[in-house]
Amino acid sequence: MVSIRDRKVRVVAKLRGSLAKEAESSKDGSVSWLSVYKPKGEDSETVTVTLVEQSLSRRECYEVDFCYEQNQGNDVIYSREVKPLISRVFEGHNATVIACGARGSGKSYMIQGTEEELGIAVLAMVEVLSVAEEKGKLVSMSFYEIVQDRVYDMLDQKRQEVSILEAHGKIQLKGLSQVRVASMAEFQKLYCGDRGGMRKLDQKIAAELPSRSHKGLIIYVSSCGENENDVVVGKMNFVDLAGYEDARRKSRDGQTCVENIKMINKSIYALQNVVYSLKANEVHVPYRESKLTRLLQGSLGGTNRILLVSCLNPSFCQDSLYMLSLASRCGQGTNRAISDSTKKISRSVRNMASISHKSRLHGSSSNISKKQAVRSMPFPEKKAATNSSALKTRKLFDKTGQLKSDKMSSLDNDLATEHSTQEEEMTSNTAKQALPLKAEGSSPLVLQDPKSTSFSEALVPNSITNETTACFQEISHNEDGHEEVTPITKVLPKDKNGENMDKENYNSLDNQRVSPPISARLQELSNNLKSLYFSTPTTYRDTTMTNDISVLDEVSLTNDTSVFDEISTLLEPVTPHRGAKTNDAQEVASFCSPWETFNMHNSGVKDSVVKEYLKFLNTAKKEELKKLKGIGEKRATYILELREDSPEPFKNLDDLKDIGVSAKQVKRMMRQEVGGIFD
Ligand SMILES: Nc1ncnc2c1ncn2[C@@H]1O[C@H](COP(=O)(O)OP(=O)(O)OP(=O)(O)O)[C@@H](O)[C@H]1O
Repeated sequence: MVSIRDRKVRVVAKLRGSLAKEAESSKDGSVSWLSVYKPKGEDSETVTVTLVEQSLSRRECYEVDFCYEQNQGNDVIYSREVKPLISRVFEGHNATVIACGARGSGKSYMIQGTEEELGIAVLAMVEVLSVAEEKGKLVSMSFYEIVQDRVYDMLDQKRQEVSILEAHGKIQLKGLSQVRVASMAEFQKLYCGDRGGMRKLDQKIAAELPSRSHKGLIIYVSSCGENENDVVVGKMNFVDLAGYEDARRKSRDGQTCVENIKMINKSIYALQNVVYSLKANEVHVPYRESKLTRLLQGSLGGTNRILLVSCLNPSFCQDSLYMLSLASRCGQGTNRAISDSTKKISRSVRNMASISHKSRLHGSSSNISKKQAVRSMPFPEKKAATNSSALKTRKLFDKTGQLKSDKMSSLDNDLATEHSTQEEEMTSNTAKQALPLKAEGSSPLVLQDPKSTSFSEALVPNSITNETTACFQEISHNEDGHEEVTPITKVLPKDKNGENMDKENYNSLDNQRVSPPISARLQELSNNLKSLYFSTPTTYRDTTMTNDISVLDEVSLTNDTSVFDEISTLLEPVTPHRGAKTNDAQEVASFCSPWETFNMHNSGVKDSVVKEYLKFLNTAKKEELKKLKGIGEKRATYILELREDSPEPFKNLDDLKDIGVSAKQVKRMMRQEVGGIFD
């Protein structure tokens, strides 16, 4: 089993210390809206953060690898979480520490710190410099800012924009300064301020650009290579994400800069999605969805490590909670957010889809004894080039997810899956959250895929009905970039062994959209064949099934094939198959597809009708001929005269011209006659 320290993605939470005014408003300055459950104290491998805001009539729980409380300073987070990563950097692996959270949740305080309390990046640099000296390595740094998805070099006087290039599979940051650092004083000067003449420039740029941005520090450990060029051994990234804010709420509040908020949120989701994908070992990791993920690409996958710290405000903050839910969800590559509502409300299917999908876990403490696992994930927002609905389907359940869901579905099903109105609002407000569906009594779904509009689906075994439900979700993005999900649920038919017959057809919605499932098409063909077969007079049926179909060739040799085509169309709107020349229908069937075989049979039936009609003209008595529509006394007499000259004057429909019947009349006659036969 992989030790938690060896996990490639680790997700922890950090409760920010209270500010003076916050301490005043609460009795003891402690956090009252969240409680943290650590089953094994400081050695817990998983802790549960529970929302305990009574007034909200709801309780939500989220699992993370650990939660640092208010009284635990940056030094504690550093020594437990960051320091172990540093030794790996010297061994050639990269590490990335990401601070996410709502505005004012203490991200910068944790990463950068203050004069009073050093941030984890600063503490890391102390260690890196020390080890580098020991090992004879070189240390350098880059410092960048991302504003409106553009990267700027913070160590450059002019704040040059950085281009992200990819060459030979490696990301190159063109225009990003990499400055050698030999001491903490140098580092502090570059990273923590007092950048001399730059201050004025900073103010000018700050006035021009939206104030909120992501900030990133890269610490490089290098060895001196040939020609004294530095060869990077490993690097450590510290990313201080801009605070998350609900763009819709801001726009309701009439605030400006909503576009900037959306852009920031978009890149937060993109990063969360990358972390999720890496954790879930997905083949495709959506690095290309933001500049930030592109920039970090070389430090995230493979043997590299990610530490995601979800910072939490001490006073109730919906945005903080949402960020925690996303962090929790991407922490295991499956969703681990747990929710427990105390208020039962009914809701529409659509609302069911828009809230977190829940199933029950066994709780280990009294106030969280009823937990419901939410297994959904955030998805990157990826606007299509046009607003057209570029629909895309992805299979959502990997093997692990399926197994897990099976297991979960065996847990109690009677737990209500209701949510408070506020929760609903929260989740509906949650941009970029992939929203799971719940089939009653089934385990939850994991969704995917990120497009302006997309479809997601999952197969959900239902422990009660023993059926498998195919759940599709139409995910579209509203103008705020929030996903809206429309659920479509289908119960898949089962064969006698209890296997879902059409499962494979539901695995890709493309099957649904491009063409019907194969089984449906075969069924349709089969029905057509049956109805054609049984509505055909026995003589024709026998002829078709047992005799040769050489008449096809005969007919195709006629001059006016359009006549035949039209007659055929009257019988059945299927193109006659004329390629095969065989007398053995079974043989044909053996090397033709069912569709081709059906076509041949179908054409054969039609040809037989024509053949029988001509045979009738060649053999019937005068009175019988006159029973045919379009043949009166004169024509019947003429037909008999022709038969005296030739034993078989009518070999094909064209020969009907000999009795003064035009092509048009032939068509009409056949319509009348054939119609009569099939009536
Ligand atoms: N552990 C702490 N103890 C005391 N005060 C703190 C702590 N963490 C943060 N603060 C204070 O909280 C305020 C917000 O912190 P900070 O600026 O780090 O938040 P942020 O999440 O980076 O905000 P933004 O999203 O706006 O960038 C600051 O005044 C900071 O000094």
